[in-house]
Amino acid sequence: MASYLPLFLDFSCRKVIIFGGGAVGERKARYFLPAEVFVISPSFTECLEAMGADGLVKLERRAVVPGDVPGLVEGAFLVVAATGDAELNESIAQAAEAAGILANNATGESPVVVPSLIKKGDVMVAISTGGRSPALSKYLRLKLEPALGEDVEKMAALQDRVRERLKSQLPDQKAREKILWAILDDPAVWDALKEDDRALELALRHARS
Ligand SMILES: C[C@@]1(CC(=O)O)c2cc3[nH]c(cc4nc(cc5[nH]c(cc(n2)[C@H]1CCC(=O)O)[C@@](C)(CC(=O)O)[C@@H]5CCC(=O)O)C(CC(=O)O)=C4CCC(=O)O)c(CCC(=O)O)c3CC(=O)O
Ligand SMILES: NC(=O)C1=CN([C@@H]2O[C@H](COP(=O)(O)OP(=O)(O)OC[C@H]3O[C@@H](n4cnc5c(N)ncnc54)[C@H](O)[C@@H]3O)[C@@H](O)[C@H]2O)C=CC1
Repeated sequence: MASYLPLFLDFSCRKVIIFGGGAVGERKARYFLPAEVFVISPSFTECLEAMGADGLVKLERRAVVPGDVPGLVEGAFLVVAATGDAELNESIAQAAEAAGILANNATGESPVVVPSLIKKGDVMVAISTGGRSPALSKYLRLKLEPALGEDVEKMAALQDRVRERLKSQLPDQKAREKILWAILDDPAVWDALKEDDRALELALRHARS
């Protein structure tokens, strides 16, 4: 029985290899775009072809057999098995794991699960059902997405600015924490977020009081 836990990993400069260029391979390719993404498949969706032409992903046109996999996954941080063949996906995931590489299997029990993602700038909410109902993950994303507006992104930027200032001015971590929470709890700061300077001015009043 798997015991999944979420983590946020830096994918810039990582290599992600996706097997299968169908609708699922395309969705996973978009998800991992900050990485260097390779898609290996005998055919690709129109969108993947366009992403390949734009240089966003690298496409390799070939039908893979299990024996090819160890040679193809060398240097990858993560492998995604998203072909239409569940047995092939299982052997791709197993070969990747045997090589110490993280593996996502789109058609079976998967060591790595891709969540539904709500992303507002640097603020992210990842949703998973531990593989039990991907449709519920998507449903919850669609329900929760409108509740997270642009203001969370602006609040993250404001907190970042104030935190950096406080770190150089106030050595007591507990005192800094109290101020950052006072800012979060102040509706006037949230209201002022559309005007960056005014929100910062109101936030800094908490640092002075
Ligand atoms: C285990 C996991 C492994 C992984 O792929 O990482 C997995 C596995 C499988 N999904 C299948 C089907 C569907 N997947 C979706 C949608 C998403 N699937 C995603 C993730 C995951 N899917 C991981 C678990 C996530 C979790 O823990 O909740 C999302 C969240 C992320 C993404 O893929 O980007 C993305 C929503 C993105 C968004 O927010 O939009 C829909 C809904 C729809 O399309 O409307 C359906 C149709 C409904 C259905 O069939 O359930 C099948 C085929 C089952 C079959 O053949 O019957 C398998 C294989 C199996 O279960 O054996
Ligand atoms: N995990 C998830 O989020 C979801 C998974 N699925 C499952 O994922 C699988 C793929 O779904 P789709 O992309 O919609 O299917 P699809 O049939 O559109 O795409 C499959 C892709 O795999 C490629 N392929 C076939 N043989 C290959 C080989 N030997 N080597 C490399 N690539 C090969 C095909 O050329 C095609 O591009 C299906 O089995 C489906 O049930 C479906 C929905 C969501």
